[in-house]
Parts: sequence; C-alpha cells; structure tokens
Amino acid sequence: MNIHGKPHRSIEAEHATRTARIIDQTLLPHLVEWRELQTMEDAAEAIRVMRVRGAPLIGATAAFGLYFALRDDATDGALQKAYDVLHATRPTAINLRWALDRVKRAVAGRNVGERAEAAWQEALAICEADVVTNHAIGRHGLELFRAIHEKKGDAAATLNVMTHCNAGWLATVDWGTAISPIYQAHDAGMKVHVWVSETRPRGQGASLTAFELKEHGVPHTLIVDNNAGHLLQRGLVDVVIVGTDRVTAHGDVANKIGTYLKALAARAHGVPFYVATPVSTIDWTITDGIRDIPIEQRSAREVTHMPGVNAAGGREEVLITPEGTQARNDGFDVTPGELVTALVTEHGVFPATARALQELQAALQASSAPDIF
Ligand SMILES: CSC[C@H]1O[C@H](OP(=O)(O)O)[C@H](O)[C@@H]1O
Repeated sequence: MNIHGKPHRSIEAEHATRTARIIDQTLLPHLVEWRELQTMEDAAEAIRVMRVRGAPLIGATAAFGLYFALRDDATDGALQKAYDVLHATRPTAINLRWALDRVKRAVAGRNVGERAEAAWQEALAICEADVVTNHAIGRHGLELFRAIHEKKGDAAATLNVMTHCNAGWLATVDWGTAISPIYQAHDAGMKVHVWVSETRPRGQGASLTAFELKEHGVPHTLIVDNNAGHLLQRGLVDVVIVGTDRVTAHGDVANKIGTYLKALAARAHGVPFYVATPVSTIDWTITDGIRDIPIEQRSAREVTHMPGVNAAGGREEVLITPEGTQARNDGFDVTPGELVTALVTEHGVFPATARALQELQAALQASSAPDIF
C-alpha cells in the first residue's frame, strides 16, 4: 500500500539481523512505533496482546516466530513446542495454523542444520504472497464496487461502503482484504465514502481503520456499532464489506463480534454483504461455523474499561461501569453463509456455498496452490 509515496507495511523482515519488526498497533492511532521481534516469545507476545492482529498478519508474525525458535533449537521437539506455543496465542484466526503448518511443511525432512533457513525463507514467502493476494482481492472487489456504483446511475455519485473492525493493511502484510477494494476504488477515481464502525470493545475501527483511511485520504465517517442498522435502514449504505478470520468449507464466516448483526441488517434492507477473504483463511476441514469455529473469549476488562491517552500522552484505561460489574467479551461471531452475498478472494468472487467452495478447492488442488490444506 503506497501511502504518501512510500510503501506501508505492518511487518518487515530485517535481513541483516534476521529479525522482524512490527508496528505496535496497541499504540495506534496516537503513536506509530515499530517494535523489533527477536525471539519466538516476542512473536507470541505480540500476537497474544494484539500488538499485531488480523488473520493474515497473525499468520505472518507466527511464521517468523517459528523461525526464531528453529534458529535457537531446530530439533523436532523444539519445533513442536514452539508450534504449540504460537498456535495457542489466539484461537479463531485460521491463518495462524495455516502459516505454522506452511513453515512446518517447509522444514519437514530437512537436516536440522537447514531448518532455520528454510523457515526464514517460508516466512518471507508468506509475507510476499500476502501482498499479491490482497492486491488481487482488491481488484476483484473493485469490479463489484464498479457494478454497484453504475447502478446508482450517476458517475459523480458517492459509493457508500460500510465496514467493520479493521481488515486493512494493518490486518495483513499490505493492502488489507476488505479495505483493499476501497483503496483501489479511491485510487481509480471513484468517489468512495466509508462508514467506519468503531468496533467495541477494542475499537479497531476507530483506532485502526480510521487511521488507515485518513492516511490514504479516503473520506470516512466514524459510527458507533449500533448505528449500522439505522444507516442500512435509511438507505445510506450501498455495500457492506468485511474481513474474516475463518471461513468454513460451507461458507460460514467468523469475524469480529458485531459482524453477524450487520449481515442481518444488510439482508433485511437488501444491501449486498461481501466478505473479503484470502484462500488461506478458508478452513477446509470444517463445515458448520457455529459448531466448529472456536470463538476467542477475551478479558472482561476490555468491556468494563475504555483505553485512551491522558493529557501527558500516556496510555490509560478508564472504568466505565460500577466496580465489579461482570462482563462477557466474545471476540468473534459467525455469520452463516446464506447471509453472505459472496466471498471476494484473490481468485475471484464466489458464492459462500459448499458447492462453490468445493469447486474452488478442486481448482486449487489441480493448480497445486500451496494455500490450502
Ligand atoms: C483480514 S483479517 C481482519 C480481521 O481480524 C480482526 O480481528 P482482530 O482485530 O481481533 O485480530 C477482525 O475480525 C477483522 O475482520
């Protein structure tokens, strides 16, 4: 993603030192601070506390984490231990397992002395593939936006897009998934406006998507999550597009909590609801999202407290409810495939159905693509 003429990436490999560096997203939007990852535990901690988040970026970070582990100890036991630690950091995004399995396959059968290098190269390959993948998702999504925009019958009309959470370049290595078509539509000269849903409780929309769109000059308006249904009902939204953390083989979609409500409201008001997903986020081993996708339970404190910065610019959290109030904090929900208008992948746009995904899987297997199990 070129912003102000320079590439913008959320994670970068430091070849000279064989380390990686990430933007610490817990400090955004107030501070853009790069943080070096040098060990497997650095990578695990970054994922666990959400310095990095977003399915593809979690996967890329974990891949470097596995490299760090193998650099220090490349035995089978050490590999499996590191795999298990990294896999346990967050349960819902399938890219975590997908990336760890890719690195594991890359080192399988190699001499112990060759494993670290093979893991490093695979981590780099995962990052580079992600950039290409997300640009392709953007191209396919742009064609959808063009078709919707044309139906408005006015070339100068604004396309009003609603999104949820952050599925931009900060959720991936670059471009993003759901935001990639928005960038490409904007850069192609289409008038685009984005309803940015704040996405309580972590506020990825307010702190990350708003940051990205402001950086890129894309007009946008922040809304509280509960405003989405009202805007959809009033005809103020032309299309909803979101990212995802795991898609089942039958097209059910896990995404940030609140996505399901937007899908229901979009369906109720005849607004297309797209899910942007790389093939790497499809879990071909499961079918029923509500039954089979593990939903992350995050701390109640994220609900009972609001993060912010004090007058001195220091980070602090403010209690917003009586001391001791109980809170539940499901990190994700599952939208059944029948509420999804289509999946926007790097290979094109597909119905969120078992049949369409079976055909996609068969085509990918025939092309020996590395992005499926
Ligand atoms: C392109 S994946 C983005 C996806 O990940 C977010 O969750 P989190 O910020 O908790 O990692 C959210 O579900 C986004 O849609």
